[in-house]
Amino acid sequence: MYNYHCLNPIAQIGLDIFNEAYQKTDAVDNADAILVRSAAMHDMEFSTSLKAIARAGAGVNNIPLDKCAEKGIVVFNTPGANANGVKELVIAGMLLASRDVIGGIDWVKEHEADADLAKAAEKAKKAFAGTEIQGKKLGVIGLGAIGVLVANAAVHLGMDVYGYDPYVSVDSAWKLSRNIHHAKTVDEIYKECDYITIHVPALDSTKGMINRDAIQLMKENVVVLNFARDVLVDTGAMVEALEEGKVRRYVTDFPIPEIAGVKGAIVIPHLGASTEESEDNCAVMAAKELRDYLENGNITHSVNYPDCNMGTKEESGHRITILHKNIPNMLGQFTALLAQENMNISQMTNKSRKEYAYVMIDVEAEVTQELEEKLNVIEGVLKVRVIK
Ligand SMILES: NC(=O)C1=CN([C@@H]2O[C@H](COP(=O)(O)OP(=O)(O)OC[C@H]3O[C@@H](n4cnc5c(N)ncnc54)[C@H](O)[C@@H]3O)[C@@H](O)[C@H]2O)C=CC1
Ligand SMILES: O=C(O)CCC(=O)C(=O)O
Repeated sequence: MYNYHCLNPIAQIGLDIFNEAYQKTDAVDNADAILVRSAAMHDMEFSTSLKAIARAGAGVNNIPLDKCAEKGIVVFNTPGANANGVKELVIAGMLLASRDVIGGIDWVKEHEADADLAKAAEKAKKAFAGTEIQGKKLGVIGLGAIGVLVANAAVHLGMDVYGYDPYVSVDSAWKLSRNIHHAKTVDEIYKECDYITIHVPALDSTKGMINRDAIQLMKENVVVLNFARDVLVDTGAMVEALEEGKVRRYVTDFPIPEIAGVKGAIVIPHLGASTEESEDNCAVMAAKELRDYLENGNITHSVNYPDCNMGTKEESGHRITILHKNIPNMLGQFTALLAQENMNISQMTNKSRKEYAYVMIDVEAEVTQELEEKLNVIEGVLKVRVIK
């Protein structure tokens, strides 16, 4: 029986993936697996029973990835599963920044009791007029799952789209419309574009990317959209730029006190992925990843260990999985121990990713507790599991 704990509400369709071999627990310390959305996990202590964490979403900056790796906890995310939800809200954000729909709706609410509302509206509406996005230049920073969808959708809306991503994956590059200009530097995006939207992960290298210097390079009246993470933008610099009128609108999905209420800021309560479809997609993908890892040891879409797949575990025989440091002679030590026990290896695979590695070994005989313990105490071994 496996126990799983949800740190945030997770769509039921995903939880339904867990069969009778699973039970939901309120006690996080008993959990074999945790499902999480945006809950902050950096200060959490992890029990030895915890084997995996699945982030039902893309961004994993709420999870201490290295600490988990050191404890032999595999962290997964669900790449692309909520990308369409975010794309649609980014398009809405561009439109809200261009047309004062919010101001207009507020005006109607304030005047709802006016018997001559329609006539009054015709007079008042010039205050809420805007511009169109067709023909304007959009810069997309980060051409991953979300950036590609935003860029392609904007082309269909008649925008002139520039994309910047020095690490773009082959998959993303294939999906990108051929009408998108390839910006070779991020400064090109800052200098050229009327709308700039950022879709990169929050990393040490990207934090504060949109700072005073970046804003300085931007066109007057630029619109900046941030549906990625608050820390990517220097909020102080953005507030100043809004106050000076350099930035016309800052649309952000991250409500922090420093920006909420600032004139020109459109602040959304982190709704990018809050659609039925995105929540379902993420929950289903996360639950499938967890099941495959717990039952077969397969790793798909991990963000701290290598992906590794040896198919479904045979009914007969045992599968040994070992999370370990990526250092020399680990495999030699594992196979030597199995040889000492006279065990035949029917299948084996090993993958590494930076400082960490993973080995899966199928054996035909019963793996004793004693052998498991001997494997566990090898220097550099982080977690051993025997799947029976
Ligand atoms: N508002 C919301 O509800 C949501 C926000 N997000 C945020 O959006 C981010 C992006 O999501 P996805 O597109 O799904 O991720 P992704 O991993 O598919 O794409 C990220 C892209 O950023 C690129 N990149 C990395 N560093 C860069 C740099 N310095 N300059 C330019 N490009 C760079 C990568 O090469 C990659 O192509 C997530 O990390 C998350 O923080 C994601 C989903 C929902
Ligand atoms: O789960 C959510 O609503 C947040 C989604 C998100 O920010 C992400 O997937 O990175």
